[in-house]
Amino acid sequence: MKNPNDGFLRGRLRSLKFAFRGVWRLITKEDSIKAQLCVAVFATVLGVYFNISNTEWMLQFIVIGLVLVAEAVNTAIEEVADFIHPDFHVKIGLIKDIAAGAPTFAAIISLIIAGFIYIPKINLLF
Ligand SMILES: Nc1ncnc2c1ncn2[C@@H]1O[C@H](COP(=O)(O)OP(=O)(O)OP(=O)(O)O)[C@@H](O)[C@H]1O
Repeated sequence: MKNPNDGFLRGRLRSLKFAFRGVWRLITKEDSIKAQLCVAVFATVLGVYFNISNTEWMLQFIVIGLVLVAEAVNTAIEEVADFIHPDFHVKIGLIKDIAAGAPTFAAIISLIIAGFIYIPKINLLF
């Protein structure tokens, strides 16, 4: 919540503190984020192993970020949905299904990018 006594800089720093609290919460408590971070570490190891180019690194980090952002937004929507309506409701189910579509889109795009980067390199091994 905004403190009216905060100046611009103090307000921004406070917001940053809350944002990092959110990041810490996602990393330590959310299994979906933990799983995506494991995939990100695996992709980074693959990138080092195959010595991918700077452009490929950038694309890889963009899709890793895309997936993490989509997972974080999905988690926030799930939290809001559970807060406003903890019981079963068809509409809550629909909202959660749609929200889950965001990281799924991101994951499909990241698989396509991974295919473009790694399939030619893996083919060279055989
Ligand atoms: N309150 C509810 N009412 C109706 N359907 C629900 C409700 N809660 C969950 N669902 C259904 O169950 C699915 C999974 O919901 P849940 O909240 O467990 O998300 P999840 O994706 O399994 O969670 P996580 O991201 O933590 O793995 C939803 O997409 C929705 O179809």
